[in-house]
Amino acid sequence: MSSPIRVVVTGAAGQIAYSLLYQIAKGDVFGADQPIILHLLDIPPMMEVLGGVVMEIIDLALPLVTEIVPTADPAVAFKDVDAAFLVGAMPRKQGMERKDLLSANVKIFKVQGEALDKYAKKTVKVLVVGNPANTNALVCSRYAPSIARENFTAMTRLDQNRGRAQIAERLKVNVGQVNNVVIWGNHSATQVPDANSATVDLGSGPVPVTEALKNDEWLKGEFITTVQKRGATVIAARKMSSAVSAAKAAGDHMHDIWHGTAPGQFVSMGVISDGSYGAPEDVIFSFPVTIENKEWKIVQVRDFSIMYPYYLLHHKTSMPGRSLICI
Ligand SMILES: NC(=O)c1ccc[n+]([C@@H]2O[C@H](COP(=O)([O-])OP(=O)(O)OC[C@H]3O[C@@H](n4cnc5c(N)ncnc54)[C@H](O)[C@@H]3O)[C@@H](O)[C@H]2O)c1
Repeated sequence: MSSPIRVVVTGAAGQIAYSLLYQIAKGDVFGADQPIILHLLDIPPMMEVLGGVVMEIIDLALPLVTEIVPTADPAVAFKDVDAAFLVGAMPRKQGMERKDLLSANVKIFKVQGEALDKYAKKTVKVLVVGNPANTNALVCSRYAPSIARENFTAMTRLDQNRGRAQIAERLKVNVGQVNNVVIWGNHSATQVPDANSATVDLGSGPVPVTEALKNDEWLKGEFITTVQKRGATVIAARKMSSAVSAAKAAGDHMHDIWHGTAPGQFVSMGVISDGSYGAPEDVIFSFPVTIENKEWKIVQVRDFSIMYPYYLLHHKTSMPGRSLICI
């Protein structure tokens, strides 16, 4: 067995963490042989609830968990961590304006960025789940200048998983047969789900989904809006936001950072933009990436001009990059 790594989950008393912690603890994310010291951060009023979560992790009786560190202190939470799941964030409350939501979250992610900068390993991989995820990741990275910007990523994997599942259902195949769905831009209603590069393996290797499905109208219409609105549809039914699927996506995202992407496959995540595909530079923007040795690389799937009809259709603007960075 290797020596334990330290993994912090913020918002540890919340509903996404409740599912995510089990996946991490049983080895789904970092590997079945990788012992973990779990750092759990939440705010002081949630410490009693967090105590209950700790009891449950103990009761899981999972040998990979060698120690649990529950805390409300970022200095303790981020000390020497190898990986960070930043799930906790200020939710948008009724009547709250966008700027109020932003300023509340800037405060949280400033504190956490500074704590990462001061206490975490310089190699730490940071996944931001808490919304607005792209903006929060950027803020966090700005306040952690001693850690490479490339180590901060934002989650659009839930949207990618939703897209794969929609296509698999439509084609009546297993979701494992569908790959390379791209989410451009942001995790919000302004995202652009894109099946142009998606493949399906019908038994003799991957073929384009566009050819297998032969239904461009659906791929350019209902497919996109279904994925864009899926979060709101789940809330309307469940009266709570997506949790187990968000946790699974966070696990998938960090798993791929840790272990790399499979040959011929790419995944979507918010990463610091180098201006590829006409996206604005230096913002966190969701691109298709491949990952090797814990480093991501933006995939150049095709000429950006192919995306124009989508941007024009869904954002009603000829300035695609600008419209995609709004939260
Ligand atoms: N990127 C995505 O695809 C995606 C998908 C679903 C949800 N989300 C977002 O994930 C976040 C968490 O969702 P949830 O359903 O678990 O929410 P939740 O309200 O159940 O839990 C959030 C937890 O964060 C804690 N918290 C708040 N401020 C904190 C701080 N400064 N430090 C540490 N902990 C803090 C809260 O006390 C709470 O326990 C939300 O922002 C949600 O919008 C993102």
